[in-house]
Amino acid sequence: MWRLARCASSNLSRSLRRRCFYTAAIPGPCIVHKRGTDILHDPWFNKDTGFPLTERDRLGLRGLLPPRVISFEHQYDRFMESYRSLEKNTQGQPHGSVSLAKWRILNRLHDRNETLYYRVLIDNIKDFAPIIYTPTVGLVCQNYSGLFRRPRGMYFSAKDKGEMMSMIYNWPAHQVDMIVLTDGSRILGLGDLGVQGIGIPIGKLDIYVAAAGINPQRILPVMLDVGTNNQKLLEDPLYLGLRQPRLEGEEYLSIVDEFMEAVHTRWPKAIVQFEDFQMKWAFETLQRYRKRFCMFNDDIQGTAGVALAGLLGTVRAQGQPLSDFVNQKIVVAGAGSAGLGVLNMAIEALSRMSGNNEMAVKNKCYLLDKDGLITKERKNIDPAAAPFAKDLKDVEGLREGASPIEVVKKLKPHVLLGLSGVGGIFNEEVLKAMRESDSTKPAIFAMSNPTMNAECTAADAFKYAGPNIVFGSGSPFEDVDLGNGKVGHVNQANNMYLFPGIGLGTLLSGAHIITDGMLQAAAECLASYMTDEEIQKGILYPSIDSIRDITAEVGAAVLRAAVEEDLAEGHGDVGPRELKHMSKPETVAYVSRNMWFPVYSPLVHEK
Ligand SMILES: NC(=O)C1=CN([C@@H]2O[C@H](COP(=O)(O)OP(=O)(O)OC[C@H]3O[C@@H](n4cnc5c(N)ncnc54)[C@H](O)[C@@H]3O)[C@@H](O)[C@H]2O)C=CC1
Ligand SMILES: CC(=O)C(=O)O
Ligand SMILES: [Mg+2]
Repeated sequence: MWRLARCASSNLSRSLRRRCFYTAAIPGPCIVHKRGTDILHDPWFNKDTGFPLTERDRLGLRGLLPPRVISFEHQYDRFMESYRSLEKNTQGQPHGSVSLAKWRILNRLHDRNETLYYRVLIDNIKDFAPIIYTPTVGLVCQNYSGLFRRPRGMYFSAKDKGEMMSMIYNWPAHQVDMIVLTDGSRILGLGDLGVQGIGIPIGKLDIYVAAAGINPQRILPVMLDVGTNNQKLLEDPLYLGLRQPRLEGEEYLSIVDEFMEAVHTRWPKAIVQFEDFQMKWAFETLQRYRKRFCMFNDDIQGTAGVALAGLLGTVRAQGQPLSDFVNQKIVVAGAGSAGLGVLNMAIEALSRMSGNNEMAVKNKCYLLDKDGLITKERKNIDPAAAPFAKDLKDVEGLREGASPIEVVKKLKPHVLLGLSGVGGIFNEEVLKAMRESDSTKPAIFAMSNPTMNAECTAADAFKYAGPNIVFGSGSPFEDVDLGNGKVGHVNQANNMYLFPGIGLGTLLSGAHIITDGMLQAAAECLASYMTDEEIQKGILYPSIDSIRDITAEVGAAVLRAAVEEDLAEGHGDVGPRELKHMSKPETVAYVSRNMWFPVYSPLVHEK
């Protein structure tokens, strides 16, 4: 049964815990096996002008840097100053080129000095997330071959068949905790971007470091390049990936199998997050690997939890008890990995609430794809979508393939949720029709990314559907001024609220698989995080500024679920017995304590 108990620690302690992040993680010395310029060129260890003189002596750096030692805080201020002057100097220029310029300045720092990079990222996550993550990361992927300067992460291609087991040992880190893997076949709503999709694992792992405090020396972004079906890229002389059509069938799976075996052999405890795979492979690989490896699919499972938390928040915003969720009519536009993941999880939750009456619940959920409403009349229906196909007699007045406007006008849904990847399909007419919703506070979630692919903008949603709506979007929008001092709140309904906690909680639990129970615990935790007061204002998720706080809570919920399922084998010095005996608040504190925080560690050279 769904609970809505507050998470282990109350709002009151949020700022207190945040302060702890800044003081708890005083680092011990860090062993390096290199000296001199090799250190200056290694972003894991480089401190630029911040190397103290004694360290310069010890590491053979004397004379390789200007003499003055600049403190970390001063370096931070200098970077932020140059970032702010970039902002000022590019005012009025086209948005895309300004965003790319901001990405470049951040990326240069990332390439040079990771400690400083992650510190500015953590402290300014609200400003920088839209640059290193959606929406700018989409633009970066589209232009990746031209932007490419230095490699980041690993690239396994169809040409590497038979070699992956040895290739994996080319990665310089002894330990890897978190891998984000893509084959580039469905990058955000931008389609097949081939090898250029590597920007997504890089951006997701930046969020892992910022939100979950995964040590950046233990992350690995991976591109599996099995070709591309994007003709434009195949013809682009700058394209850096394999110039061949995508592998299909067994040939494709054998590449993914080989990669998974190689990773598991070198780092048996590493967690692999599958990201932005086209639907057929997203579902197939999830089923294929989830019982054998520690992995999950973020688009199917992470998104589902965030959407479900949003849907439950919507019920609360209406002033209804959670049990009223079963009465909500939910229309989902987009029958891909994300849309189906959301419906499957919502139905599971709903049917638990209504005494496992799955059929009754399914009747309240409606699914549309590019050909409109999916009914049993549909020819060649995708097997994954088939369970949601409507019997025409149950949707009187609607036809097979009915358009969004027909569906909304007829059904007057409580929730209209977009995961179609198509910008603007919730147009003025559709949004105006939502004014007639059966709900007092209809919910509109335009969850597709990046911004131009969102089903509608925040401003249009409030303008046409009215001020009473609850609004969520996958990419950020500004809150909307509704006049008379009223604000239309924008919620960033993005899986970034869950995947970092799923990864961190699993890692610290030492579980060797990620179960539905662990994912459900993550969603429940997010759903219960906000106070009634916040929810009444239409605020369904915490501010991105406090993403470490929510990630600590989600991580703890995942860890405790693993303990309850007897899957927790422990991590480092903390064994399963200790995990079992931790109270809820102790688990949250344990998770917080294990978050890496960027400060310069004293470097000690060892041959
Ligand atoms: N906010 C978030 O956290 C997340 C957002 N997404 C976004 O969701 C979108 C879809 O992702 P996937 O499901 O993985 O893609 P997908 O390619 O598997 O599915 C897209 C679905 O949309 C349908 N569609 C296309 N045009 C449509 C239209 N005009 N009306 C209704 N449906 C239409 C397609 O038929 C297909 O069923 C992407 O833009 C992605 O960025 C995905 C995961 C997380
Ligand atoms: C957010 C995300 O995972 C996506 O748009 O695919
Ligand atoms: Mg994704």
